[in-house]
Amino acid sequence: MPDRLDAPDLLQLTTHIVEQWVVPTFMVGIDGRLLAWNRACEILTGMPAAQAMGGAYRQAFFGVDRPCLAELLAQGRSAEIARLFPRHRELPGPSAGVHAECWMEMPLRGMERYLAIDASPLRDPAGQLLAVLESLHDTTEHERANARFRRLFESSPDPVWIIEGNRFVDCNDAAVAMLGYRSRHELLNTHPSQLSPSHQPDGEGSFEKAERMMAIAVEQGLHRFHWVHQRADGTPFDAEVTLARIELEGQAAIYCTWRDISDRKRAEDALRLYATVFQHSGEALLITDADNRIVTANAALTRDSGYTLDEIRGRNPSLFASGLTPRENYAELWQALAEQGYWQGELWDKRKNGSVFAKWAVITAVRDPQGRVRNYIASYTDMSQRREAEARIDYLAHHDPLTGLFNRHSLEHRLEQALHTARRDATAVATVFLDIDRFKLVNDTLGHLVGDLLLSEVARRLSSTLRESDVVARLGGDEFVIALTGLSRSADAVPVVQKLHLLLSEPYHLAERVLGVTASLGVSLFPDDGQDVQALMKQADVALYHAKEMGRNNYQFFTAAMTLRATERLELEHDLRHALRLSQFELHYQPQYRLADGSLCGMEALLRWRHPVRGLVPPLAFIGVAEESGLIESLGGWVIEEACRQLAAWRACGQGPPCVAVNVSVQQLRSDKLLEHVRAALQRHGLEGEALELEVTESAAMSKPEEAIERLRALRALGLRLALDDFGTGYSSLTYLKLLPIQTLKLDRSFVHDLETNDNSAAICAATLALAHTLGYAVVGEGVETAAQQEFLRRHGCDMMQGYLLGRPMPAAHWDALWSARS
Ligand SMILES: Nc1nc2c(ncn2[C@@H]2O[C@H](COP(=O)(O)O[C@H]3[C@@H](O)[C@H](n4cnc5c(=O)[nH]c(N)nc54)O[C@@H]3COP(=O)(O)O)[C@@H](O)[C@H]2O)c(=O)[nH]1
Repeated sequence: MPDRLDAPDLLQLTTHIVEQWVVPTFMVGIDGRLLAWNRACEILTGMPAAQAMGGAYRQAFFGVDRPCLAELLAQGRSAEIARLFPRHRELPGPSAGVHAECWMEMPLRGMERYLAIDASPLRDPAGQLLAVLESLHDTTEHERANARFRRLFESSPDPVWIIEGNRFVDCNDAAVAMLGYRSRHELLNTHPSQLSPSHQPDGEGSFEKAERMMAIAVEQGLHRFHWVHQRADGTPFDAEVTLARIELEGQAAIYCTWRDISDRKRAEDALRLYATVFQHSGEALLITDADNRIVTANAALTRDSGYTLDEIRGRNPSLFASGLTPRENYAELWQALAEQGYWQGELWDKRKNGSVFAKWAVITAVRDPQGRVRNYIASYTDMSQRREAEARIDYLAHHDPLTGLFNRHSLEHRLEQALHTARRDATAVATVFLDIDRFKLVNDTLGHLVGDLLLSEVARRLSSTLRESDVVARLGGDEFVIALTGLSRSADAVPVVQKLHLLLSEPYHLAERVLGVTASLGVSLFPDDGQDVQALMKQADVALYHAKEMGRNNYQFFTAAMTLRATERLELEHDLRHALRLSQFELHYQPQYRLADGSLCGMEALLRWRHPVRGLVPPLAFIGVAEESGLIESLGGWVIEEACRQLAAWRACGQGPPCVAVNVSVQQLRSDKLLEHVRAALQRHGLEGEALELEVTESAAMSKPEEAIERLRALRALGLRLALDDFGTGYSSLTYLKLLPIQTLKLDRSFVHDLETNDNSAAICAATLALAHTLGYAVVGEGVETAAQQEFLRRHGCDMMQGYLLGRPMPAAHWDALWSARS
């Protein structure tokens, strides 16, 4: 064999090789003539070599005279290669061959074949093109399999993806639609985590988790798991993902499918919720099957019945039956379930421990779409609890919750009935209004707990003393009302009222202390004082008011005169409203002296009303009304202003006491305006704080003591002197007493008045003086009328005194005249 073949030899040798070659191959010269057609070509196309060599070879493939790939390549007809063989590519390497794939008709064989065609140029040693060899590979089956796969891939209703190198390299239209993108090109070459929220519900990052899931799929061949994806608009959805390891054209890949399980998840969540509601429902719930065998029951049912679920599952609910439910009820129940699918009614059941109880049952039949009963659902409410609750509500609607006595509604109803009976039987009824004296003070000083205990004890005493037929009610606070019924005559009420009054004055042993409390009572009588409930209640209230006006701790029967007094009170309030504007008030001054040297240490300013008709009215006749009507604030303001003005006037003449004391009522003390009134008055009249003393009663200071302490401290900060008035009449708590910023205690005149005749009063005076001095307070003895009283106080170290013995309250002019005469 020569080293280098020339062109003819090369062609000849190649022709020979082609003819021997087992792969269908033919060779075309540069002029388009067929140079070789081997046996394998004959078999593939059905065209004998002789026919092909005769020039018909082109029709072996398409039945029409269409150039083959080798011919086009041999003649350099590239444009036609691209048109006739859309799926073609140039082969790598120096040969500049072409690979193409296409369906060919094979008319002589009567069948289509998919061929992979390789066209390779044959060149002489100088590189001159001699011919082109075309070899044919029948890949029909492979191509058909590919096409089937593609069809399946494309037509899958679930999203399908191909993953290579952990990135999506292909997907179907369902995937594009599910994610809400416009085309698959937007999705290709993305990592699965890019189509997901940053983290999965278990907290793992989507990227890390996706990598881990794909690694498992590659290792195990198949992996299925839940995944949260994200649509193009950012909304997440739950998917079940399946990854299957595959090989694609020799490459490792992952076949990935998704199924949107949002609906399933929602259904599962809803089922979980229903199960929780079922389990935790406060109502007992039971589900049976079509044969009425228990399928399940909730916790309330097992708790109420005493059975465990295992003990009742599969059994008939008749195991709960007590035998007390009438048979007809069950018959009615099953008939209603069959006809209406629903029944409700009362059943008498038995718990596991044998106790019988009534329950309200609501039973519903659940049917399948064909109308067959699948289950019965029963819910039960324990009627005994409901009855108890109803009874409790009814009780609360008619009774006072603290004392258990009747409330206003029940009182009116029962009093109405009592009047009806009294009219019929010609008997009498007494309506008694009852208030505990100074109850507010008890509440404020000893606390609400003691207050409540006191009210309960009063209720107990009343209920245990009165007859069953009498009515005892509490209207609120310390207001009690009693209806004494079935009295033969009105006078029969008197001993009962007396008894009640005495009974309520007995000492109270409450919270480890003994309390001395009294009560005031007002009584109206049927038929004498009124004919109906409203009139009788109003008259009893008027009588009670009168009892309080009489100094409390007494009882009063209603009289027509009381109505007159009530009218007078209204007139008084009316006049009082105009008195300030008409300058009808004036101050009288009573001197206070030091016991040690008899020097004048102060004067108390006491209010008087110069009424055009009634003359000089003392303060106790109108202060109460002024307080009740709210006029006290402006009236008290005037007193402070006038007292300051008078002291400044006295000082201007080089006369008068070092300071003036004025009384301040509890309403003034609670008002925000007091501090400003005082500051302005002092400033206006050029007085220092020490020039004014404010007297606050013990009861005013001890009602809301914390608040009083705060306000008194603010007043004290102005330099004012502060005195605790009427000391000994209230319920001062030593704890609070120590905290009050006062300088002086005024020993109440009731003790001073009695100290010569009553050992107790003398002892109280002595003890008060000792206590006050221990706490660092000065003491003013009030109401000193006799030399003996003065002497007693002096002996016990009392600091100051005030009383008729040394001077009555007199107008300023009186003192002016006196001092002028002396000087
Ligand atoms: N909020 C205000 N209350 C005031 C004001 N002015 C008076 N009052 C209150 O009225 C109470 C009665 O006052 P009054 O009728 O003026 O009686 C005072 C004295 O006249 C009386 N007194 C003084 N010495 C004696 C005596 O020897 N015997 C006796 N039987 N009575 C005497 O005491 C009253 C003064 O007491 P006190 O105030 O406790 O020092 C009076 O108690 C005030 O509460 C007012 O402007 N505002």
